[in-house]
Amino acid sequence: MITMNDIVREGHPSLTKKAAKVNVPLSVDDKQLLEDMLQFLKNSQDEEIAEKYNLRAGVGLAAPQLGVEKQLIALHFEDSKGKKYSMGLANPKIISHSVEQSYLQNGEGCLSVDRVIEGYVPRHARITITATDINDNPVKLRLKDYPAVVFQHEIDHLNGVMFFDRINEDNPFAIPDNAIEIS
Ligand SMILES: O=CN(O)CCNC(=O)c1cccc(Cl)c1Cl
Ligand code: NI
Repeated sequence: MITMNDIVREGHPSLTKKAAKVNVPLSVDDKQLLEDMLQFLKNSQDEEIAEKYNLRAGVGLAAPQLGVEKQLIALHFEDSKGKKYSMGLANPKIISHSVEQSYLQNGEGCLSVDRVIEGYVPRHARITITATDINDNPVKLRLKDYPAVVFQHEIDHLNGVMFFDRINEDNPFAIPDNAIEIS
């Protein structure tokens, strides 16, 4: 099982490199890694398991956070309306996005960052992504609000971008023009 020991931290080169696209159909190993990443997220959100294995909670995970420079991400969370997102994806790509931006009122955190970094992380408010799922099916998702934020946080990891790279250095709580606050 994946535990915190498997997650690389700030300073590890995998976190600031562009990850490689993976072959489709997915190899047995890539499928297994997506399964293991998804299971980690579920475990991290289970009070007993998280306490037993000292897991920090996460709603998403990207393979570079495990030192694996491949375009693989896993997501496990519900949106504000109770819609569940629980999936492993290969080669996710943002094919279009809104001009409008959004940000989480409470900011963001990262399992590869062992410190609290305050500030708003401006992101595209709405995105359309394509990817391949764990069963080799093509996926096209139109996302907004919290789901759009989480997917962008993960896709950033595949491009070597950390959430704090997007925080305004002069004023971390500067609000981009016509940005939507997500609480
Ligand atoms: O890359 C994934 N992680 O680092 C897992 C830990 N962070 C979170 O679960 C998290 C927390 C707040 C906002 C966002 Cl957008 C995310 Cl993603
Ligand atoms: Ni992260």
